[in-house]
Amino acid sequence: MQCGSCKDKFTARAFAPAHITGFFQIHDHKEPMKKGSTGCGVVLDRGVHTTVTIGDDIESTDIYLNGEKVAGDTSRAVVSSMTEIPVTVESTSEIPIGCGFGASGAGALGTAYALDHALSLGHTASQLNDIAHVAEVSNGSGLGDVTGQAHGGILIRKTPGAPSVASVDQIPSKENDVYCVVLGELSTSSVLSDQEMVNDINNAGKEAMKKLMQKPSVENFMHCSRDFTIQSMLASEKVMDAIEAADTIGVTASQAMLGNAVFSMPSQKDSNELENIFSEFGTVLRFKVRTGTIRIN
Ligand SMILES: Nc1ncnc2c1ncn2[C@@H]1O[C@H](COP(=O)(O)OP(=O)(O)O)[C@@H](O)[C@H]1O
Ligand SMILES: CC(C)(COP(=O)(O)O)[C@@H](O)C(=O)O
Repeated sequence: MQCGSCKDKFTARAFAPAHITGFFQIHDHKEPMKKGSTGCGVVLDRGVHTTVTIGDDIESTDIYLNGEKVAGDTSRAVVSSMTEIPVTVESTSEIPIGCGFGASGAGALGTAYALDHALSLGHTASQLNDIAHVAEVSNGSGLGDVTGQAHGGILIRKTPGAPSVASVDQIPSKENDVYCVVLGELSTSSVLSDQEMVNDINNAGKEAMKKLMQKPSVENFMHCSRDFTIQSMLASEKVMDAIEAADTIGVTASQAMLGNAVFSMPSQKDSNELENIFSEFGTVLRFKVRTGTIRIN
């Protein structure tokens, strides 16, 4: 599509949704296509909008996030794996950054789809999903988000790897409400590079997956995620306080991995009460489960 105000510029836009992981197990591999995580997470109806611009006056690749220039290593890796042409990548996020909502994966997917469209590169959706996954795992900014985001819904990642490689399934669900409260940031790469944390995550993640597959329902997904949060010892005191506050009204809440945030999928009758409880800890964000794949705008 051609830029309205300037003849020699091309822009394209894409949207990719947020993904909250409930629990996961890390699977390292020297080949990024096979590296990733198994586990289960929920894809949300809001995410990251990305615009890619190409033009004669663009001399270097720059990445902007919410109007500010950032290193944007994951999105940058997407660009360099697709073209040598300098581009401007502008992402606007509807979700918190660095809080376990998979913003880096969403930015990578949006960059891949928009760039493919702007340059008419002719990749398939599956190829673009894989490009985003490779950029994400190579930068340590995530493992399974892109696979979740590429498929949508409440996604079970049964085997690790890029979207075209991983064996996946879904927990059948309506467009349930997802309530979240953000308590602070947690750097994904710092957790993933800590071997002790990795061991705890993997033990807890294996157990959670076994329990989920015995009863793959939304309720059990929340229970398995909560057990994982406790066993993996990733939760801050504030996260545990919010989870325990939800318990007092009989609602299961859990940590959004890997972030300092809490999420829950309450039944309609409990949602107002949960919203009140969460609001004591911070601003409550309300989403819906999103089914469906990435879209070009
Ligand atoms: N859409 C995006 N575009 C560019 N950089 C991003 C984007 N999303 C996240 N980042 C960068 O990634 C880092 C946070 O990554 P991470 O801890 O994996 O967060 P998240 O849980 O949101 O994926 C920050 O340095 C942030 O600037
Ligand atoms: C949990 C995480 C390793 C990181 O998620 P985020 O912080 O949202 O990038 C995710 O990619 C996963 O594999 O499930």
